[in-house]
Amino acid sequence: MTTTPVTVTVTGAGGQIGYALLFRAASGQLLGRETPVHLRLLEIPQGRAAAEGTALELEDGAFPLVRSVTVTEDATAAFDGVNIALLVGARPRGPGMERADLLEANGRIFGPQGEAINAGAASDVRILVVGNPANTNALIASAHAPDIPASRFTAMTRLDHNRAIAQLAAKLSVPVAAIDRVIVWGNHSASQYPDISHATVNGRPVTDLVDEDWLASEFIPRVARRGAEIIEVRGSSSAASAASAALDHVHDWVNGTGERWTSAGVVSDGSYGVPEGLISSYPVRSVGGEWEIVPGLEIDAFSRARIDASVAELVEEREAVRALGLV
Ligand SMILES: NC(=O)c1ccc[n+]([C@@H]2O[C@H](COP(=O)([O-])OP(=O)(O)OC[C@H]3O[C@@H](n4cnc5c(N)ncnc54)[C@H](O)[C@@H]3O)[C@@H](O)[C@H]2O)c1
Ligand SMILES: O=C(O)C[C@H](O)C(=O)O
Repeated sequence: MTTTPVTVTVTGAGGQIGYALLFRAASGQLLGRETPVHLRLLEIPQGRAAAEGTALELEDGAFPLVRSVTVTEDATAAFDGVNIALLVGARPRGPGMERADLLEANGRIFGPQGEAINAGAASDVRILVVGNPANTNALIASAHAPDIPASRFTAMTRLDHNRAIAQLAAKLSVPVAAIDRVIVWGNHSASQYPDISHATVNGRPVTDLVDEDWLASEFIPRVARRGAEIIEVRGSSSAASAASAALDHVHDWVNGTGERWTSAGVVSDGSYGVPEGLISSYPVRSVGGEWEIVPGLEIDAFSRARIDASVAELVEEREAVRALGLV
C-alpha cells in the first residue's frame, strides 16, 4: 500500500459510467482504502457541465482519500502525470446496434488520447479502455503511444467475466465466491466465448454439474448478449455494472489476484493461437502489478472453434481501423 497520491484520469466523466465510477473510486474501491487520489475528469464541451456537476458532488462527498478534483477538456492536461487512465468517454450503442458499429465514430477518440498519454503519463501508467468497441479502441490508443509498453493498454472484459460468474452461480445455487477459473476469450462483443471448461465450484469441476445443452443454448448466448439485453430492458447501456467491473479490473491489476483467475483484454504474445499484438480477452492473473496470461491450458475442439471465431472478428476490426488510417 502506498500513501503517495495516485493520479486517476476518467474520460467521459460526465456520462453514465463516469457518474457510477467516480464516487466509488473516491471512496477507495479502485485502489484500496489507504491510497489517496487526484481525480481528473476529461470531457468534451457537450459533457462539461455534467462533469462539473459531478465534481461538485465529489466535493460534497468529503471523501478523505480525495486530494483534488479537476475538470478539463484538454487531454494533455488530463493525462499529465497520470498513473491510472480509465478511457470511458465514447458513444454507447443503442438498440439493434452491434458494438463494432461504433468503430469509426469512437475509434477517432483513441488515437489522440493515446498520443496525450504517451506524451505525459507517469512511467507506471496503466490504461483500461471501457469505451466500445473496447478491444480495438485499446489497440488504437496503444498504437499511438510507442513509448509505453503495449502490456499497459488493456480492454475491459471484466463485465463479461462477472456476468458469466453470476449466471453460473445462479444456475448452481452457490455464492459467486465459490466459483473460480471462468474465462472470457476474445472480443468484448457477441462473438466472445465465455468458457467454463476449466471452471470450478468449491474446487469441483463445473463441467460435472452442468449439461452441454444448457452451456451452448443458454449460458454462452446469455452472457455474450447480456449487453444487448440490458439495453433492451433498461433503455440504455449498462452503467453501474460496467463501473463496478472497471473497479474490479484496476483493483486486481494493482493489488494482485493471488491464485484466482479473472479475464482481461490484454495484448497477445501469441498465446493460444491469438495473433501477436491483438488485444484479446484471456484468462489472467495479476502478479507483481502485471497481468500474466494463464499458461498451458488444454483447449478442446468446442472451445477452439469459438476462440477462433472471436479472434477472427478482432482481426477484421484491426483491418477496418487500418483501412480508416486509425492505426
Ligand atoms: N467494455 C464494457 O464492458 C462496457 C460496458 C458498458 C459500456 N461500455 C461503453 O462505455 C462507453 C461509455 O458509456 P456511457 O454509458 O458512460 O456513455 P455516456 O454517453 O453516458 O457517456 C459518455 C461520455 O463520454 C463523453 N465523451 C465523448 N467523447 C469524448 C472524448 N473524446 N473525450 C472525453 N469524453 C468524451 C461524452 O460527452 C459523454 O459524457 C460506451 O462506448 C459504452 O458502449 C463498455
Ligand atoms: O453492450 C453494450 O453496448 C454496452 C456494454 O458493452 C455492455 O456489455 O453492457
